[in-house]
This record gives sequence, structure tokens and C-alpha cells, in this order.
Amino acid sequence: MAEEVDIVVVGMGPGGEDAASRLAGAGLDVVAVESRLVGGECPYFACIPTKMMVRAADSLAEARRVPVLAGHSAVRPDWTPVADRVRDEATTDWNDDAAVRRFEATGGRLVRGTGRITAPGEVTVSGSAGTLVFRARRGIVLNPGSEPVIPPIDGLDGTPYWTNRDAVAATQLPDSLLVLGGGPVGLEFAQVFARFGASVAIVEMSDRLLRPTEPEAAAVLTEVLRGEGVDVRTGEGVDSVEHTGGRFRLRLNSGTAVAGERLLVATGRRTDLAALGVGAVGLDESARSVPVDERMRAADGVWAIGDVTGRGAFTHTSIYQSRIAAADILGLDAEAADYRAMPAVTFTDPEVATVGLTEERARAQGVDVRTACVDLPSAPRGWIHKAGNDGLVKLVADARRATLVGATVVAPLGGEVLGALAVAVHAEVPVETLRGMIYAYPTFHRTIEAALAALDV
Ligand SMILES: Cc1cc2nc3c(=O)[nH]c(=O)nc-3n(C[C@H](O)[C@H](O)[C@H](O)COP(=O)(O)OP(=O)(O)OC[C@H]3O[C@@H](n4cnc5c(N)ncnc54)[C@H](O)[C@@H]3O)c2cc1C
Ligand SMILES: NC(=O)c1ccc[n+]([C@@H]2O[C@H](COP(=O)([O-])OP(=O)(O)OC[C@H]3O[C@@H](n4cnc5c(N)ncnc54)[C@H](O)[C@@H]3O)[C@@H](O)[C@H]2O)c1
Repeated sequence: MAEEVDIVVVGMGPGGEDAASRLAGAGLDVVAVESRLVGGECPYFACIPTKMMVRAADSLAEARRVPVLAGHSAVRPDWTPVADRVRDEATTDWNDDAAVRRFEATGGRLVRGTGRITAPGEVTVSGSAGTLVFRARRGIVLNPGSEPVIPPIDGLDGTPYWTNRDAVAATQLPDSLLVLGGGPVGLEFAQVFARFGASVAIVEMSDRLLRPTEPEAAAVLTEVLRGEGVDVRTGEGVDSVEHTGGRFRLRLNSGTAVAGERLLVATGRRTDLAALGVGAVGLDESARSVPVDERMRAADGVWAIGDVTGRGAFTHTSIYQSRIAAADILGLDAEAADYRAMPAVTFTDPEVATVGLTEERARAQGVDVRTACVDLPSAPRGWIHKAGNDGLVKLVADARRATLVGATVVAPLGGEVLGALAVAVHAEVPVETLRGMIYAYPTFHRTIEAALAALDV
């Protein structure tokens, strides 16, 4: 017998939790289905624990800069406080009781298990309590998130490789780490483990790190990582993997090999749409993502939010979309999603912070592009900062409209500097208005003024 409810939310990632709470709080009868932990990847295996690791690693790097700036320092890294903090503060030992209580306080009901759309308006949940069938009167919200992609490399399957979930839970520092994939996941972990003393190699098959970002940003980061002793290999694929005697050995396309104690696979994310049963509502189960309109509608009575929509795999995307989907379901005047000023920060040191279009993407969209790029060490604050001042500010402008359509900041706390540029792109602030502002001296964000001066708009 199917149980009738108003809403079924499948997956309680950051967006699912937010949408389910909003809808239950508005008085709807909401069932939320979660197969692992309420809160999703971000608090237990991703954003929060990794940023705690980054914070710890950055403190080591800063201490190592003392000899350049302030005398002597001796740093003896210890992984124990990091592992303890991740276990006790970030994840409460991977326990979601507090999140469950928070959700249930809104009036919603949590059902543990794996949800699947089995007919229009119907979700079947398989869990430890058996099989339950729900009919959703008002709608189904899909927030299944994403799983690590494991590439089909000869020998990889069956080895004890790490994904982000294992790396976050590491209680001991490996002596060496091989990182497959030079995207945000690979780079944040690579720098953390290297700063704690592991010998780290990154193997990235495309011609540069952080492929979707500006090449200038990738170049700075590559140089910084190499300067810290990380073996960065771009344009390199892996032919085969061996794991013997407790060590991994990767044979690379170039004929060379790299070896290490641990292997982190950080080659992107995927969602199994067939397992989610989206074919039952007419969606393509073999697609990489669920296409949604500007109000997150994926099909009649189905909304999708988060990584599964392919609009930027970030927690802020998921929560932004949940707000819109919940408003639409409640029949409120929902804003239409607008991704022009999508921000992203990779929390390496320096941080790589981006908003809007890169130069390459703006050109591909036919924008009349003008760019300017200012190196941080040549700006007053960068020069003062000295050790650890690698970075730049790059602006991408639309000359016809005389506004910024994109920007990249590579800087210490570059994500904070990005705030001003995100406003500029989002609100289409005229370049002349930006030039007329007063930028506090000598801040990192004042480098924006120098970049604006160099912009031919
Ligand atoms: C290492 C790492 C670091 C990251 N750092 C950042 C960062 O600093 N900032 C940032 O913005 N983003 C970061 N991200 C991305 C961020 O974690 C995700 O974009 C974010 O979690 C949003 O995902 P989501 O809402 O789509 O769902 P997820 O967080 O992936 O959660 C989906 C939930 O749905 C559940 N689920 C899936 N299928 C079913 C089903 N059929 N039935 C029931 N339950 C199901 C899963 O168990 C999971 O709990 C990071 C990602 C990684 C891997
Ligand atoms: N700070 C943040 O906001 C943050 C941090 C981590 C992750 N994330 C999100 O999570 C998503 C996933 O991150 P990711 O780094 O896993 O994926 P990604 O897709 O961004 O990067 C994966 C990289 O692996 C490379 N690659 C793929 N197959 C390979 C192979 N066989 N050999 C060598 N290299 C290979 C790709 O060329 C790519 O550069 C990101 O898109 C991002 O949105 C965000």
C-alpha cells in the first residue's frame, strides 16, 4: 500500500535538507529519504572537513614563512589534531543525529533508505525497515548529489585506493600520496598532505591543472605546488595501476612511472540516474545530469537540485536552487535561477576564486572580450605580504556593455576578495562605476583597481 504525502525529497544533501525543511516548515507533509547521512557530502566528506584540513595545513605554511619575515621557526607537523578535529568537530564521528533532530523539528519525517522513482509521483524506498512506497501529491524533489568517478584503468579495480571519503577519514599521514586528477578535490588534498610532509605527485590528463579556470591561474598554482615539492604532471594519463607490498605504482602514458603509499582518485563526479529511476518520469537515464528549467522543474511534479543538475557542483549552488524550488512548489513568486555570477573557490593556498565567465568561455559566447591581468606581487599589498604572495587578479569585460562578465582572483584568501567582483558581475555594475570607487589601501582587493585601470573598456 502506498502512503500519500505532499512531498518526497530523495537525498538530503545541503539542498535537499534545506528544501525539505522549508517545505515542512511551511506546513506540508514531507518525507525525506536519505541512504547515508543527513546533510550529504559537504559536512561529512567534503567542504567542511577538507577546509579544516586546509586551515591546518595553511598554518604550517605560514609558520614556515617566518624565516623570510620574522626570525626563526621550527615546525613539526602532527596529523593527530587534524584527524581529531575532523572526527569530533566536523563530523561528530560521521553521525547525523543533530541534523536529523534539526530536520524533524521542522515537522518533516526522515526515512532511511534508498529512494527510486517507480512511477510518476511515486517513490519506492528500500531500507533496513523493508520497502516503503510513497505517493507524492505535490511533488518529488531530487537531491541525490554525486559519487566519485572511478576511471576504468587497468589494475585499479580492487586496489585499496582512496576517494575523498577515505582521505577525509585518514587517521594517519601516508608517507607518500599519488593524486589522480588535478581538479579542486585533488589539489586541495594534494597541498594539505604535502604541507604535512607526505611526498605528493599529481597526475592530470589535461594540459593544465584546474582545467575550467583561467590558464594564468593554473600556471600560478602549478608553480606554487612545485615550489612546495609536489610533483605535478599534466598531460599525463595512467595506463595501469599495480598495488603490491603496500605500495601503488602507476604506469603513465609517457612510459614513466610514479609510486606511493596511497592513491587518491579525484577524477570527477557522477550520478547514477538509472538507479534513481528518472526514466519513470520520461528523463534520460543515461545522461550525465538532470536538466532543469529556471525554477528547477525537471518533469511534471519533479524538481531537481544540486550536483545532479550539472550547474556547478557546489554547496552554494545546491542551496540556491533549493530556495527557488521550494518557493516554486509553495506557489510563491519564485525568482528564476540566474547563474551568470556563479562563484567558485578552490581552497588551495593561494585560493583560486572565480566568478562568471573565463576569457575562453566569454569568447566562445561571442562576447566582445577585453581582459586585464595584474600580478599580486607587483601590487602594494602583495609586495608587502612577500612570502606567500603568489597570485593575480584577472578581469574579463564585455566591451559593448562596459561591464565585467567574469573575474579570477588568485590570492591569500582570494575567495574573500572575490566578493566585490561577484557583486560587479551579478549586478552588472558599469566598469566606470567600479573605477570611481575608493579601494582601501593597501588591501589585496585594491588590486582590482589596478586591473580596472589596465582594462581597455
Ligand atoms: C572533497 C570535496 C570538497 C568539496 N568542497 C567544497 C567546498 O569547499 N565548497 C563547495 O561549495 N562545494 C564543495 N564540494 C562540493 C559539495 O560537496 C557538493 O556540491 C555539495 O555537497 C552539494 O551536493 P548536493 O546537494 O547535490 O548533494 P550531496 O551533498 O552529494 O548529498 C546527496 C545525498 O543524497 C543521498 N542519496 C543519493 N541518492 C539517494 C537515493 N537514491 N536515496 C536516498 N538518498 C540518496 C546521498 O547519500 C547524499 O547524502 C566539495 C566536494 C568534494 C568531493
Ligand atoms: N572548493 C570547492 O568548491 C570544491 C572542492 C572540491 C570539489 N568541488 C566540486 O566537486 C567537483 C568534483 O571535483 P573533482 O576535482 O573530483 O573533479 P573535476 O572534474 O573538477 O576534476 C577532475 C580532474 O581529473 C582529471 N582526470 C579525469 N580522469 C583522469 C584520469 N584518468 N587520469 C588523470 N586525470 C584525470 C580531469 O581532467 C580533471 O581535471 C568539482 O567540479 C567541484 O565543483 C568543489
